[in-house]
Amino acid sequence: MKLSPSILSANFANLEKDIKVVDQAGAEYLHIDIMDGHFVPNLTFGANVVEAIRPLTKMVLDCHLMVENPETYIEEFAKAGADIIGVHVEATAHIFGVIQQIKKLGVKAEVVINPGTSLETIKQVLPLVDQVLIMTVNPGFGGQSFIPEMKRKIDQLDRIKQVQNYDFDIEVDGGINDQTIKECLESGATVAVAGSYIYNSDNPTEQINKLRESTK
Ligand SMILES: O=C(CO)[C@@H](O)[C@H](O)COP(=O)(O)O
Ligand SMILES: [Fe+2]
Repeated sequence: MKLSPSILSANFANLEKDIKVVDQAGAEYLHIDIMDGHFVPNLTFGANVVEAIRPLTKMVLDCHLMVENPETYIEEFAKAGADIIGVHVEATAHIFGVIQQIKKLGVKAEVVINPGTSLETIKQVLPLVDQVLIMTVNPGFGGQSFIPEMKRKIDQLDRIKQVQNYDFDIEVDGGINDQTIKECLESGATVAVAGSYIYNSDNPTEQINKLRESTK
């Protein structure tokens, strides 16, 4: 299981320090939440922050775009150094085209799906994507509780992946802790995002170690 600490819960006044601590603890990805105040009722930051983070680490920059009309922003995130760009199926009328656009720029393409959206909506892009992100909370904020019904959705996606022989990663995001990560792993998740569990602690390294222990 790869870990993707979410800097949404980091201390923005000490971002460099908070990035280095999870890097040294061995996290494979760094999860960066981009929110536009329209698709979700919260605002974060844009590609300039990704550009500033890029020289600080070799971790995979896992950019989760919670923005309307993501096609407008893909190029600037690619130029800023994003390794993975995730777009919500609910945020565009042209999900197939946006995934093609990301891949054309040489960046890994991810489709993201909200808790209330059916897997049927992403079926057409599954042969194309490098990663599928199943939201396990409603997007917009850190610190929410894992929605238990999402376990079945991960099971169903993993089944489709096995039957069709697809090779995308399955990422989960929202309410991940040392218990919920186990359930997600059992269902077939291969990457786990965790924000508040890691950063709302005096010892992020210990939290990462606990997540590792749970998924051994
Ligand atoms: O995309 C989001 C929230 O919309 C996340 O990536 C959060 O940052 C997860 O936070 P926790 O639930 O782990 O606190
Ligand atoms: Fe996220």
